[in-house]
Amino acid sequence: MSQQKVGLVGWRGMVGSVLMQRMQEERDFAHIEPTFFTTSQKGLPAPDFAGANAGVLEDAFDIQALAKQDIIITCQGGDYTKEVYSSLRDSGWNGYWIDAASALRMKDDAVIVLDPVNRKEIDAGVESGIRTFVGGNCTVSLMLLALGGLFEKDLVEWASPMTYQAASGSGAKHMRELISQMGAIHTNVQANLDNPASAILDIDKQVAEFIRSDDYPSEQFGVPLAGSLIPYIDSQLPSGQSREEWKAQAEANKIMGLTEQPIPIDGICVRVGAMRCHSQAITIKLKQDLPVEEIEQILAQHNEWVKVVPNDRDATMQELTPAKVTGTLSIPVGRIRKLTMGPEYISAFTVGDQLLWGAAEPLRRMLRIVLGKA
Ligand SMILES: NC(=O)C1=CN([C@@H]2O[C@H](COP(=O)(O)OP(=O)(O)OC[C@H]3O[C@@H](n4cnc5c(N)ncnc54)[C@H](OP(=O)(O)O)[C@@H]3O)[C@@H](O)[C@H]2O)C=CC1
Ligand SMILES: N[C@@H](CC(=O)OP(=O)(O)O)C(=O)O
Repeated sequence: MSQQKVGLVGWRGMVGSVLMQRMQEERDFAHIEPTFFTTSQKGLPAPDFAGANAGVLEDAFDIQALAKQDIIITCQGGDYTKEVYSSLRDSGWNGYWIDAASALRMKDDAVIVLDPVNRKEIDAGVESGIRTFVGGNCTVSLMLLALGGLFEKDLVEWASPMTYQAASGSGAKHMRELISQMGAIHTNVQANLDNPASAILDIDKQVAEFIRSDDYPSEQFGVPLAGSLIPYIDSQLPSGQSREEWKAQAEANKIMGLTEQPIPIDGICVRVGAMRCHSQAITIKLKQDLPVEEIEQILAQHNEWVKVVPNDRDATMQELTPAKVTGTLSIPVGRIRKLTMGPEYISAFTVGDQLLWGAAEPLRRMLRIVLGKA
């Protein structure tokens, strides 16, 4: 049988590069005939990820070239999806569209993919003729992988995630700016810092004045991140929520197939100076009073990536941080304890790489499902 033709769009961006890395590690290219598309470099040589000459880059806006593909995976972003998707479908193309962007997520004829949580919904979608599969918001996917056991057993009355989101969620330029901000602070205060006799309050004052000054690099974020934080992510909605906060309940319930009686999931999303791991402190009201050991067991058994970290100071400091998790598929969840509000109220803290499980990994796994290889 001939291999399926797969068009790759957005492969050299940040999310796309992580996807290409994972596809090489998992030998996904052995099962497909790839064509690489570009919005800006048409005709340049295509990369040799597949281990063979893949020809030249094709125009990502050429509907006829796209329509030759059985499957298209795009990490190019929502603007690209909005520009191309409808024209491609209107042309009669009925292939699989697998997308990292949020543009199509809430459409009735699209499934949000996170197969360790909703493989049944994905399979039912494929079976019923759905051809559009979209990766979820990073924070939502990471929360569901961490707490999947409790949701699966219908134990959650409501959840309130307070997030600590990495710079990578804003894009590559923002990651670079975070490092520039850190370096600029150090450079500005170095002479005082190197002098053991200098007073810490003088150093602090100098830093505060610098991060508020025009010399501090903040072109991308618009305000300081290093030495500060930003308690607003994405656009403003009339509900008072940020769009990132709105996604928690809307997307999580769609992923779990709970559209009739959604579980309330709402909190505040905050950008912090981490590189590419999102963390979340989650308050959960359970439907019943369960012992912590049983809760830990339920969480640990849900999927092969979640890892329960005991609520112990050393274990938490070693295992439950962006520094530990970055670049891995591991989803540690810890700080699980009863809160003083009552026996059904528990806390949890979780960390996950927002470019891996938060973006690229669900897409390559969806490709495998479509190929019948998962
Ligand atoms: N960042 C994130 O955390 C997440 C992002 N997403 C979605 O993925 C989309 C893409 O995000 P992201 O990967 O961060 O975007 P990038 O800005 O890193 O890449 C997007 C595109 O920019 C073009 N580009 C121009 N100059 C360069 C360069 N020097 N290096 C690499 N690419 C370049 C490439 O297109 P071309 O080759 O055609 O020129 C590339 O595909 C987002 O818009 C969002 O919809 C989804 C989940 C998480
Ligand atoms: N908004 C996320 C990243 C992202 O791209 O989300 P979405 O895929 O839902 O647009 C963040 O800033 O951390």
